[in-house]
Amino acid sequence: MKIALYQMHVIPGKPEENMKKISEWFNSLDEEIDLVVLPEMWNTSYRLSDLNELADEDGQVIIPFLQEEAKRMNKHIVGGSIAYKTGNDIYNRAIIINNKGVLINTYDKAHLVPMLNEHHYLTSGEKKPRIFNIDDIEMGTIICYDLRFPELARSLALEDAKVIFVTAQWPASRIDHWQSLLKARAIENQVFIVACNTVGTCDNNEFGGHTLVYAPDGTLINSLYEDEGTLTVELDFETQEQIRESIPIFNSLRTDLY
Ligand SMILES: O=C(O)CCC(=O)C(=O)O
Repeated sequence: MKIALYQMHVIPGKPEENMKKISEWFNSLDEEIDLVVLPEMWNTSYRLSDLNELADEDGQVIIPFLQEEAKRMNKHIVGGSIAYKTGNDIYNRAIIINNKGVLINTYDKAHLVPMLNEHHYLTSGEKKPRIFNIDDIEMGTIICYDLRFPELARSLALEDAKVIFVTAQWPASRIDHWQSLLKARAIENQVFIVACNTVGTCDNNEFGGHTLVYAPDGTLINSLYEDEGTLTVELDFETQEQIRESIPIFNSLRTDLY
């Protein structure tokens, strides 16, 4: 499975410009790419106090946009997340669309970030992420700060996820946490961690890039640095089976103790 991740410089507060950027990025991709990954809150960036006006109401604009793009490009889209308004609530919602243009999964970010006062502007998700299946592979996604809570990634691994996507607008000041936590989540769950961050700034926030992919044994398959760009990788699921056979952690789990 060939994957391209967009380490995007999201334009704060400009959903239409960001949609245009994404279409242009899709156009730049090789035909052989099967699946594309976008970052967190790519429609609005962190213009939290303006989300009431900026968030996509019931996904009415962005979901059809991504559905059309998925069909046009014949690619699956792990659509990062968007600011999604429904009634009086605004969620940070992950959107997954397959290459036929079908919306196959959503997940609302469960852990809101206290350092950004996210709970003043967003409603937290109340359900854990669900597994989705693309090309016969079980996958799951979490969003940014969720990464600090290993239970969430573990719950996906226990439901047989082979790939966990982490989409983010992770700050440059804590990029060492980003790399270390992603690597730990890969090793402890023996999954591919496919992690897409942004670059650039939004008001006082500077985002740190380092979009990367870890193999299920924690080997870094590929990484970007601090510039906007595309990371492409190919996932080898046979190697994952070998890693799981050589260190069979799931057979050693002590669910009677924890
Ligand atoms: O956990 C962190 O250090 C950053 C989290 C974050 O910025 C986010 O979830 O948007």
